[in-house]
Amino acid sequence: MRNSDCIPLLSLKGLNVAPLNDLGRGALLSNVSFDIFRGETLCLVGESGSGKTLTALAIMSLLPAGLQKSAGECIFEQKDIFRLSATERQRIYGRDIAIIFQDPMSSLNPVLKVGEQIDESLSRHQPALTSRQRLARAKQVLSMTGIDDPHKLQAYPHELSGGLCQRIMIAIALANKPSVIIADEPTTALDVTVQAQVMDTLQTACRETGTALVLITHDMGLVGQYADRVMVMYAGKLVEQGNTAAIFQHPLHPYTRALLDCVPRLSDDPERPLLILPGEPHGFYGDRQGCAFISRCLKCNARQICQTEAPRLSASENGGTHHAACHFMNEALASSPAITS
Ligand SMILES: Nc1ncnc2c1ncn2[C@@H]1O[C@H](COP(=O)(O)OP(=O)(O)OP(=O)(O)O)[C@@H](O)[C@H]1O
Repeated sequence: MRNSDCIPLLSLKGLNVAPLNDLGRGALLSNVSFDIFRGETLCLVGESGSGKTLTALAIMSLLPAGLQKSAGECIFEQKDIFRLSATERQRIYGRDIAIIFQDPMSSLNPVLKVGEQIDESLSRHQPALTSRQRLARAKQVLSMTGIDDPHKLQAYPHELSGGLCQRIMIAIALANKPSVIIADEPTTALDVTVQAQVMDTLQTACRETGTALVLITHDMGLVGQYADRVMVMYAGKLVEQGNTAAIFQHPLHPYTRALLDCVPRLSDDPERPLLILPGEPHGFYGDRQGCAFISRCLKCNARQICQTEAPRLSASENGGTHHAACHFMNEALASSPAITS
């Protein structure tokens, strides 16, 4: 759990990502910064195209060809990972910082047994372990992910269900006892009935080992259930951050508000239609004048300042750690009724 006195395990500072041949279109990610602490679950939430996956890929040095980090630091154990050599970075990825992707079927190697895939990760990062020790660790992480039958190590991915394959991905991520796991929409490809089991498994395993979990999702239901802290992304920027209760009870940014209003709640009037936020974010945002959310904002009525000045992420009058990037966030603070997650 987050202890404000402790040092972050990982600090992302001022990350900008832009196309190599910019052609004046601007950045895809602008000034994305966050800290993550031991044992906490930090949710990165936003609709499709808001920049969540690019943030994860940048941290893992996996940006697609044609995109580059144009600024930013990623501090892990007092070193900026982005400045390390490729060899030094490869020692950290998979051992200290692991990633779980959305679709296990395309992440697992179809021609290797799942046990061999766990073993491969262990032998790469912990060469001193004997094969017997690696097998013991593989069985241990399998059991941590709720698979009690060690014979499953002998299975090929196509012999397992989607839910089991995602548990294997979690086992591979946990194998080397990483400090940080980034999970990019880890349950989106799964049947709803197994989504909760897989999320519970992932969070429990992280809590037990003190691993920090960065959970990327567009699902505010998952955020409410699993996050300790929330970062809301829109148009390649962080527009709100705070602890989960603050975000759900007093959303300061109209985009966060809209995300929450799109979620059905049991207490809702069944006749009331769900909010649909019209429009969609644009692809390139960095050099946009004014607020990137202006064309979809239900609150600002295109006031002058929203058209001319991009709001900066700043602390609310509430104090504490709740920040938002909206010129009128303190009006929202005065008027927003509590929402129960
Ligand atoms: N290889 C690329 N070249 C150019 N633009 C890209 C590339 N990859 C992503 N983008 C753009 O960057 C923006 C952010 O994409 P990203 O995949 O990070 O969004 P996301 O929030 O993770 O969405 P989703 O939930 O759909 O994965 C989008 O506008 C996307 O079109």
